[in-house]
Amino acid sequence: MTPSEASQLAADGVVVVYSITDRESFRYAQRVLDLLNGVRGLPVTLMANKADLAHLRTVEHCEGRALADGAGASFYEVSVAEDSAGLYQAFELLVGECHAQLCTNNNNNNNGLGDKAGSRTRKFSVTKMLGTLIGAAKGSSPPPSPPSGTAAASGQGTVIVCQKSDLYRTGVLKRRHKTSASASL
Ligand SMILES: Nc1nc2c(ncn2[C@@H]2O[C@H](COP(=O)(O)OP(=O)(O)OP(=O)(O)O)[C@@H](O)[C@H]2O)c(=O)[nH]1
Repeated sequence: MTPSEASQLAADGVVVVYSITDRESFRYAQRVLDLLNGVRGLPVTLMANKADLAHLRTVEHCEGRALADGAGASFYEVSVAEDSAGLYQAFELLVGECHAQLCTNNNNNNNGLGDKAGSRTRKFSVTKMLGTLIGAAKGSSPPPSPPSGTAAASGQGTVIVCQKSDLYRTGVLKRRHKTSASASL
């Protein structure tokens, strides 16, 4: 993996695998984790494979653990050949981390850009008298009650929760040429 590949990585999570019998694969894993360190919020799991070949071991368990800790990654020593439980545990944990990260990203988007893109609910305060006038302009009947949960009335006036576009459509707000908006209340 090159630095530019790491920066353009479109992944929800990454599993880096080395063999405990192959020190070169461990060095490669070190380089990859270094590169992934720059990718913020990416769940990473370091997996040391071939745990069943302990007699051929060239990379100690503590070395793998230290590497993972330093990189903020989860660490598992597993044996694909022996179908070890750690293998399933590692993937389950990683999927959970990916899911949590996606939720965090979605929340951040909704609190930022999402607000600009979506239709925003705005509150416009209208005095009782003006509310009556708006009703009179449409006919002689009083203004219709807004749908339940969208308005709160009090003796001081009426607060109507509505979309700004509805106010333009009904003529309560008027657009001026080359200016943002003006209220006709
Ligand atoms: N004993 C043992 N052998 C394994 C294990 N995982 C993979 N192998 C063996 O290692 C060899 C390479 O496995 P591959 O699945 O081809 O993995 P690779 O990443 O292409 O590995 P390399 O060819 O060594 O670079 C195969 O003979 C596998 O059977 C394991 O956990 N234990």
